[in-house]
Amino acid sequence: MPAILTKIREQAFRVQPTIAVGVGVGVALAACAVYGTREKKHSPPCHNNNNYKIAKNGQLQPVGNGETQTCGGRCGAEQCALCRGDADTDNKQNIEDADETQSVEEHVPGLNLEFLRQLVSLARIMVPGFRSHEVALLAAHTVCLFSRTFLSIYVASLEGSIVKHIVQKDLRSFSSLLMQWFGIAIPATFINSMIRYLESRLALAFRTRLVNHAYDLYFKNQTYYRVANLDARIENADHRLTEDVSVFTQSVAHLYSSLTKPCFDLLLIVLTLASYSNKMKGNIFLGPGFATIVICLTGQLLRLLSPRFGALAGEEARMKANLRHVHSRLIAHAEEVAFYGGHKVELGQLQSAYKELVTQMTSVFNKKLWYVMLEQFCMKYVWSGTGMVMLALPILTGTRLDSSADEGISTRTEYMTTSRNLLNSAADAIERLMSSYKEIVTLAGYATRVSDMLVVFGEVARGRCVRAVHVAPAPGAGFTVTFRDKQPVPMGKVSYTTDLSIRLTNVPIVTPACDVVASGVSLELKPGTHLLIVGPNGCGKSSLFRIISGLWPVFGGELSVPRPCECAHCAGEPHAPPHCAARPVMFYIPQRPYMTMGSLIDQITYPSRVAEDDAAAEARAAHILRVVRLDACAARHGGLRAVCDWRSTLSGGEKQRVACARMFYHRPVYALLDECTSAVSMETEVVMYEEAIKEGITLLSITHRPSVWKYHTHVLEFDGAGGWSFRPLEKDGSAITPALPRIADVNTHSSTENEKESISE
Ligand SMILES: Nc1ncnc2c1ncn2[C@@H]1O[C@H](COP(=O)(O)OP(=O)(O)OP(=O)(O)O)[C@@H](O)[C@H]1O
Repeated sequence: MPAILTKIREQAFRVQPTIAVGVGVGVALAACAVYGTREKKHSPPCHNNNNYKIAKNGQLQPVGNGETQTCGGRCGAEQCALCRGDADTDNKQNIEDADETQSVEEHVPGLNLEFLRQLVSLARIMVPGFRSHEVALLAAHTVCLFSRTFLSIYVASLEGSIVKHIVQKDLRSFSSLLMQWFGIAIPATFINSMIRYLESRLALAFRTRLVNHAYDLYFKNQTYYRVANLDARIENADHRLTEDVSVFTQSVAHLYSSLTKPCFDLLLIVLTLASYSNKMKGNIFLGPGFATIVICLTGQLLRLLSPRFGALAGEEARMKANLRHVHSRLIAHAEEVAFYGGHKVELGQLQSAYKELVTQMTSVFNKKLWYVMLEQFCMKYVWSGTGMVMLALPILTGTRLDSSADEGISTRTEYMTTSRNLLNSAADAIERLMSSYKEIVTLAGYATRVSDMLVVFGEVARGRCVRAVHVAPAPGAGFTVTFRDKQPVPMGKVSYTTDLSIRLTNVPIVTPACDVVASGVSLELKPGTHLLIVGPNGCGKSSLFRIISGLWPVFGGELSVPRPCECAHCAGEPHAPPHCAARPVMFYIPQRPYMTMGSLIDQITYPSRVAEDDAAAEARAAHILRVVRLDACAARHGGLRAVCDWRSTLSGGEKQRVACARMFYHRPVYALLDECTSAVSMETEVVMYEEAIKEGITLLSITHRPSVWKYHTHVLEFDGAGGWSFRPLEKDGSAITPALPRIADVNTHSSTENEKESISE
């Protein structure tokens, strides 16, 4: 019996290395088996119409956010089954389209070729070249990971030697080795800490690269505006730019270490143990074969039963973004909600967004509960059992015997301890590699969100927007939008004038949904042509400004605008008097003016900033504040350099005056006034119009107040049914044709109002 035990001990010692070799080979094979076959069914990404599908009834339905946009049977489009009255009949083309979009819908983020493509393109942004800062961080990180592996092997062999000298009762060697063991702890702990530090630095460096790249695209050609208003593919771009990019970069940096370290560990441990095995003349085929089979089988099982973590992560990120969006809406419109007493509706929306997120997270936790259990069972118990079987196999089949008893026992104990430690490390590395699969598919969800965002930003910056549109012309629209791949193609021409004039020749006013609100608008404006724009609500007055300013595309005809200044200062930024002698050509002032962060002078000089010690700019701003009668208000709030939340501090009328002050500060050639004085008292409004004309600013005004009509020389009148007329106004502001009410009649009414106002003031 003792002889058998000795034999078992000897063979056990001999077999340890072969287990490691087997496990190493097995992992490689299992990884191929698991990762190579995952998510083969995959549709190529489609960036065309991928957020909308044409339902069988011919209506466009957005995919994903649960909202349904329909024309309500009013668009009159020929392709629209609802408007044709055959909503229930099967339209072959529409069914095909629906199927096509569904295949796009089936695309699930996961470990597949699409993910690799996305990862490569994102990696090119995150690591722009070999000489970059990120490569240096990666190299340092790799060195640390590599050193950690060497240290692990060294510590394992040191522990083996310590045990050997304990068995030999050699106190001196034991003490010396113990000192070495403590000595090695210092670099080991430093390297561990360094690994975490470099991982965080790497994540931050990657994030900075991605964020800078995304910001470049986001601010190119007004993409921030177009993505929110003209394109429907990205909802909550803010969340993608902040949260998703951050999570993605952290995952990439973490995955680098959680893949690299186990690979180094396995490689070095397998090589070390193989050298032991060679020394011990062990059988290196039996164990590897068995381990390979077991690991392949468990890997396949895990693959088959793994939930789609990538899709789940993407969905969860979308819901988080939605919840944040509802919160920011409430903050932005808190006053309106409070006045309406709309807290119940808002609370309901918040609760439903939160509930949706909780349901999704609970479902992920539930799926993880069973998967982690299975994973642990396979990795901890099945593999340990495999190890035990492999221990037994060579012992039962081996023949090698040692000659010296004492030396043999202590040496074998040393080998046993070393091998056991190394085996533990190898098993840990394998477990981490297998668990990384989960991390990779989760990463795929975030990679898709970040990559899609950059693709959409790029396309939108190049002028390609995708959203639900009315594909066929409405009857009597007078202009037909050209479509390609079911998306509208702007066929209009944009050119530059040299004499500061603005010319529209047959330019239709087409909304982003492809509704033609007015067709063939033709007019010519020169400095000094003050244009009044009137018409019913929704007839396209503001849209005309959007087209002239280049926010909306020109679908037909020709738009000629003054060439923007290309001087060095103005190349990247708007004109501002402190930088450039030239005046800005166009300056838009909306009804609800935008208040930027900063001091009162920052509000007036926006979009320029003046230096802290710019006394001339301060004097100019103070003068303008007196013109718009805001000097008392400024004094009340602490003067020009006072910083506060101006959006909530100033009243509606005061904000409009600040916006007018902005116009006076910049002195543009043309001021696009979109009901920008609707909340300003009539008396002050008149003063501001007079001052603007005195300053040589040409006014293009949308206003419903007849009191300021007299400051205009021409009128553009929309009839709300697609028609328009452009004609001169008489000196007193009355229209030449009777289409507009006679100014004299209106004046009678408004002058009474004026009197009332001045008395009350
Ligand atoms: N981002 C958008 N997407 C789709 N349709 C839009 C968008 N912006 C405006 N529209 C539509 O374009 C049409 C014209 O809008 P516009 O803002 O030019 O009206 P308006 O004449 O200025 O009206 P109001 O006097 O009420 O300000 C409206 O029917 C509006 O619904």
